[in-house]
Amino acid sequence: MLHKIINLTVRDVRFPTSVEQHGSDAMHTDPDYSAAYVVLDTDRGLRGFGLTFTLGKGTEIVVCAVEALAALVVGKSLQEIVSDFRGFYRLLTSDGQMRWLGPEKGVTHLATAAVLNAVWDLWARSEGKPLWKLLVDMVSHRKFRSKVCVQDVITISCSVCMQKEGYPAYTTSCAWLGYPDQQLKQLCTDALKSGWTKFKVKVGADLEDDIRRCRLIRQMIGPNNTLMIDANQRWDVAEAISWVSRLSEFKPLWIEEPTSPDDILGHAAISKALAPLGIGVATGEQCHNRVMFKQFLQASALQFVQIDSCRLGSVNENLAVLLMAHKFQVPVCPHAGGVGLCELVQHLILFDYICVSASLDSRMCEYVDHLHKHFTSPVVIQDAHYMPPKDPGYSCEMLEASVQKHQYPEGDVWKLQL
Ligand SMILES: C[C@H](O)[C@@H](O)CC(=O)C(=O)O
Ligand SMILES: [Mg+2]
Repeated sequence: MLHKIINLTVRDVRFPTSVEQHGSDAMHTDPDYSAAYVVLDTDRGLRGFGLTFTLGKGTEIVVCAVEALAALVVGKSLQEIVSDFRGFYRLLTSDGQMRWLGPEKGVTHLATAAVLNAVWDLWARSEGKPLWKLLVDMVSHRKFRSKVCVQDVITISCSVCMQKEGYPAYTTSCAWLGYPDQQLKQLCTDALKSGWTKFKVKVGADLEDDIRRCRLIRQMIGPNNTLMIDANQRWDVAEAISWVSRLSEFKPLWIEEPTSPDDILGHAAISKALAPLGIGVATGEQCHNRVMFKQFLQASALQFVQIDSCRLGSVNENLAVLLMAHKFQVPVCPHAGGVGLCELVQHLILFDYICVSASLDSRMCEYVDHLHKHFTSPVVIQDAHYMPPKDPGYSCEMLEASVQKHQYPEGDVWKLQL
């Protein structure tokens, strides 16, 4: 634990996913999946790896914000940080010179996530455990004190179940908005063959297109598999209600991000209007902090909590949201995909199941089939389930060759594109 952090580097790593329309939705029509990728060096040689997910040019700004936070991290020992992790979290989020940019939202919060993800990775590596196990052991050894009592639901059987069967996942890879119908069909056929039973479709740009695409997917997957739809904030409240009502014949389980991610009462109105149709509201990938989640939960404005390992202030803030979701009995179905989000969030959802919810009812974690090959410990999916990671850390170390190749603008991939 006496690892002293002696250096922080951050790099702008981008993947040209927009070329083939991977990741496209009604609001992000040309997304280049990117990461501000952080490496912490310590005096004993152990390293911590973290990242935050972003898109394209925005990465430049996040990189600057991480650089601005570096001085608060370098020089500290891991012991010093984790013995008062709350204080360290506050140091990063309440720095007098930078707090005005947030607080706890936007670019500085994405940067905070990148740095703290690297610290958690370092901690888990120093203990020789995958992060989810570090968290589970902390609860078992009662290192967490929480107002929401979770200890009574910790069961060894939950852990054993995960090792055997893994955590259920759904796929978003078949139906990005920019994919032509033929591609949708082919991807759906392949996914069904590989055991996928839950599918998310992008909607929101054009109603007639949505009707055609949802009909096609519903026909492909049949009446018993699960369909979700995601509008990525495209509508206002009234429009969301009428648009989704038109899509209700395809029996979506949820509509994701129907309107502005900050409009809590708008989400509440949409939830209320769609409840009789059996459609819930899911949101969270752009819900910028625990206070927002608190109010979404208090206002019954969502029926599925989509935590995000990089939007919130790392593990610290995600744990608070998991506990609140448990208190309100709202299932957590994390946002993943992007670059590295699946690798990261699998740890949090395993912890949620083993130590907090002990339930798989209405619960599943997003999966997107892109960019995993760039990680040293990529996610393992078996029969549409996330299998618990075994390697020490938080699973977000990237292969150095991949980083060099995709670093913007000097990497080979970008030299060819620019
Ligand atoms: C821009 C991203 O691809 C976004 O569409 C992801 C998303 O909404 C999701 O995975 O859900
Ligand atoms: Mg989404």
